[in-house]
Amino acid sequence: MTAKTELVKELVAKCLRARDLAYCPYSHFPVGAAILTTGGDIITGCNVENASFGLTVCAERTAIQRAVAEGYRHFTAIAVTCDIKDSFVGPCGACRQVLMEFGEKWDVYLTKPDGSYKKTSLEELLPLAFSPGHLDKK
Ligand SMILES: O=c1ccn([C@H]2C[C@H](O)[C@@H](CO)O2)c(=O)[nH]1
Ligand SMILES: [Zn+2]
Repeated sequence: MTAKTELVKELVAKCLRARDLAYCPYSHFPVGAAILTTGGDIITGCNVENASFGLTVCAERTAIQRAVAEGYRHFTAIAVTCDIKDSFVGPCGACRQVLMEFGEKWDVYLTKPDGSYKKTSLEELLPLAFSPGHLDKK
């Protein structure tokens, strides 16, 4: 179910704040994410880079790992943001797949630094996806 506007605004505000906590000394490209659980809780994440560059974890995956570790498995929406002002930027392919693990019905709010956002969905961002259900179908 689509979240109410007030809750979306809170989600967006929290992803912007999460971006400010990004650890990105190599790329200088901060990213923030905030996940809304079906129960109305919000879990945030930022990108966490590493001197061994390939070990970097994106903001979206930081958020989902935190959420699962806190006991949440059912989600309705994620807001993501970076510092790009002139276009709405989506999660990378790896993050799309990781979100898909927890359902295809996510609303995804692509958020600009000024807090304006565009609503899309995981289905739209990852069409013809491989998902956990396929493992039962062989
Ligand atoms: O979906 C994405 C794509 C990139 N990044 C981060 C990883 C890296 O720290 C920086 C530049 O790629 O942005 C994310 O957090 N999420
Ligand atoms: Zn990513």
